[in-house]
Amino acid sequence: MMGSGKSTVGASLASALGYTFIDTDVIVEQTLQRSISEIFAEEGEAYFREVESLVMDSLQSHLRKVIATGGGVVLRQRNWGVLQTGLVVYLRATPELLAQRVEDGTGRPLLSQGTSTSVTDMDGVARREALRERLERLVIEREHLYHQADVTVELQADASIAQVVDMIADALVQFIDEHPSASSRYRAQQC
Ligand SMILES: Nc1ncnc2c1ncn2[C@@H]1O[C@H](COP(=O)(O)OP(=O)(O)O)[C@@H](O)[C@H]1O
Ligand SMILES: O=C(O)C1=C[C@@H](OP(=O)(O)O)[C@@H](O)[C@H](O)C1
Repeated sequence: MMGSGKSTVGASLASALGYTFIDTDVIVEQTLQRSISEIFAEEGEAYFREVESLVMDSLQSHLRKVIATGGGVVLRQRNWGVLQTGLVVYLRATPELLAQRVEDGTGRPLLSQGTSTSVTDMDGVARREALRERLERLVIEREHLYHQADVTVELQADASIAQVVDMIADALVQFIDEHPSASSRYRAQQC
């Protein structure tokens, strides 16, 4: 979900593993030479989702990589075909924590657009509450999809980036231990 730390924690995890880090939002932006906000405003969400899926498809041949996706990648079942060629981690956070992390919602069009009052025009407390409500709605809509992940890491507000990286590593080791058949996916990433 937006603001859970996929990009930040993902880059740190990749660095710890010596893997390549890939952020699908960055690839979409580079491919279209526009920001995510511009793509949503000028082409609409459906177009963004189509390009996001094409970017996901293009990742299948990469090895030894940590991929941070956009939070909405879970919406299309076809994207799961790519996600499940690796091990999928869901960083689960409360809407309160997510609202704190996305700051004023800038750069995340599903939070900053689409209602009569722009969140960027609200004062601090009203803005935080509006963002929390939007994030809560999205979490409720998507929670069943995020739970298709192999592991869920519960984020506490005071867990540092390094601690979250450690929690992900521990959760994946435990998952592989309990699901030996998944180790082929793990080994594929080692090649
Ligand atoms: N464990 C953490 N502790 C403190 N700040 C964090 C942590 N994880 C992420 N952040 C901060 O939260 C914000 C959102 O993180 P980001 O990686 O952009 O999330 P996402 O890619 O999931 O949308 C960034 O400002 C990032 O520095
Ligand atoms: O949850 C979503 O639908 C989206 C999340 C964003 O990525 P982050 O989760 O990295 O913010 C970005 O792909 C786009 O704004 C849509």
